[in-house]
Amino acid sequence: MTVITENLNVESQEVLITPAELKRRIPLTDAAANTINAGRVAINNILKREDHRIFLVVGPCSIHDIDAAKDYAQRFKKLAEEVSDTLLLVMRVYFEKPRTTVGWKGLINDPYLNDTFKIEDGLAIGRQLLSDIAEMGVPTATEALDPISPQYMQDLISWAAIGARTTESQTHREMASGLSSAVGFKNGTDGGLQVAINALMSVSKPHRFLGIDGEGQVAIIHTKGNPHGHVVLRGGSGKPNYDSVSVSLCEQEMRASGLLPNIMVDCSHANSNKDPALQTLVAENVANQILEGNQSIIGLMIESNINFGSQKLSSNRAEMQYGVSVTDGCIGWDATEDSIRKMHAKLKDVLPKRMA
Ligand SMILES: O=C[C@H](O)[C@H](O)COP(=O)(O)O
Ligand SMILES: C=C(OP(=O)(O)O)C(=O)O
Repeated sequence: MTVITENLNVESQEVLITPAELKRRIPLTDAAANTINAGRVAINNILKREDHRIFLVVGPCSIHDIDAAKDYAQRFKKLAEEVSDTLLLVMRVYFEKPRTTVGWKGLINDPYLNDTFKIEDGLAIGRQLLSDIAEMGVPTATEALDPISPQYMQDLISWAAIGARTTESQTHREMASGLSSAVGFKNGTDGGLQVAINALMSVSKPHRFLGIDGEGQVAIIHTKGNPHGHVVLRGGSGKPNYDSVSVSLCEQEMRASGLLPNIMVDCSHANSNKDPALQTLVAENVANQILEGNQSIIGLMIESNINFGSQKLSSNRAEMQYGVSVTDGCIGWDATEDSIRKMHAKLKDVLPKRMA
């Protein structure tokens, strides 16, 4: 008898809805497409220094409650309009969480927060939310973690991140080379910058790799290369890298590799020692660097929710606090507004001159 040599650790497989079918069920509306495109064009222009503003990717560490996400988006829209002459606000709508070991992997993987892993529902719930937020006029940002999921929703994304745990991954660099939005590569979890610089050199080039097409058919994907890559400094190994010396070293290393120094600072993660309250201090420091003449910082990231902190995840929604993160701790809405308004006041006269 032939010894079985495959799928020994696979329990079962399910066929999933195709990207094309999900898009038929939840189509891209004209209003949503206009929002997403306007967000992409503005971000690309900021990266090319053709728009004097900086862009801020702000929002929950992860989305777990659709009503709270829409509530957040409503508040966000008003603030975005208020500061739009100086700051382009893009809402963090993160559905996929990379875990250090194990844990809830986000709304797509387990939308009902109860280990039922209804991934097909997760994709539909996620796509519908992105569509609803875009229809409100708010551009969205997400982490591109699973190499297949962009086929289901990248048409509704204005900016993508490749996370600290996957920046060095060839699979993610290949995928990012075909994304239609700008993409930020985080430095490694150990603080290493070279992995992000190498990623930028890879992502701008064409690649050939295995993927799926809109009909779910396995395909060889031929990409053109993504010209809108940049670095995201998030600190690492317990040390921050948002300070002016770290930013200047990053600029030097990017230039030495022939790259235009385009740097986003992530105010969270190791830059705030995972203490959400410290994020506003990081944001203030970064705004001061721009005030003092920095030319390379093109954006910031802030993890923000309706209410401060984090909570344990529960499958019983009644036990959970409204608008509080179930992954990393976030600042609350009041602190978010306050921090962004202060940044706006500080930078509104300075950023137009940065272009001159
Ligand atoms: O931003 C989110 C988290 O930092 C990331 O997903 C890792 O989380 P974990 O260390 O709790 O697994
Ligand atoms: C996981 C995240 O960040 P990092 O990859 O920097 O840990 C995140 O921004 O949600």
